[in-house]
Amino acid sequence: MELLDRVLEFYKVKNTLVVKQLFLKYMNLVLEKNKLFNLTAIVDKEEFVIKHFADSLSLLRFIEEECSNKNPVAIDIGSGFGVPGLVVKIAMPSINVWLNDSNKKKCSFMIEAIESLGISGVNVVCERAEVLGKKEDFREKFDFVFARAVDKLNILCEYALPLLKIGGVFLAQKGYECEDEINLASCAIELLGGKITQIEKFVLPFSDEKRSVIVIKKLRQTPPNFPRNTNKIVKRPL
Ligand SMILES: C[S@@+](CC[C@H](N)C(=O)[O-])C[C@H]1O[C@@H](n2cnc3c(N)ncnc32)[C@H](O)[C@@H]1O
Repeated sequence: MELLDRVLEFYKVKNTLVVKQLFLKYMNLVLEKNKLFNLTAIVDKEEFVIKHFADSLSLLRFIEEECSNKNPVAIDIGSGFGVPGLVVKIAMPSINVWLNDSNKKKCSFMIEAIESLGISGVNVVCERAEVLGKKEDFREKFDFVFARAVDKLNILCEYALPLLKIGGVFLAQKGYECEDEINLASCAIELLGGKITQIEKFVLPFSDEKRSVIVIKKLRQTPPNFPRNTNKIVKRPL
């Protein structure tokens, strides 16, 4: 598939022959499972390459820029069928990734896909992210948190920031117009120990799809009373 070759070249992905085969296999697994239960509205393969693969790969340069660790550990909150976490993992084997979703069927699919692709250094955890944020094994353990299409930024920050180590980075993938969300989230970010260090707006390659990545660095420990329980987070966002 020529478009996929161009996307891999655009993002300077190494070992393209292997990565391309894994991406194609993964896309076919998603589209096959999608006939049984809804994983994605995008069923056209070229659209899939742009909106799922290229969109996920747009995180690579932020990971490279922000990473001080040779084998960083990341968690993808609300990963769904594995986007962006599994796509990043395939393209960047040195990263260890936890794929997190609260939906059991989606988690089962991700486990199936990982087994079928035969990749290691990737785990699935089926739980709400705010529950993980209170568990010792997950709290302040990650170099990166990713999230795409999960919730508004003020709510997302309460899920994401407790999971980050100090110095870790939250990469929130958003649409192009994200200023209102950012303004609404500024108190939450400060309270949870974070700081916005970059707001990058760009167009996905070979398309006119506009996106933003909001880079939030964790500077201080998150106070122990966060994350609150789900009801409070959703009904009374910070
Ligand atoms: C719209 S889907 C996005 C999936 C994927 N990130 C993507 O971009 O295609 C949102 C996903 O987030 C999950 N989710 C929502 N809130 C969550 C939470 N607090 N913890 C874990 N998963 C959550 C849902 O189960 C759903 O699978």
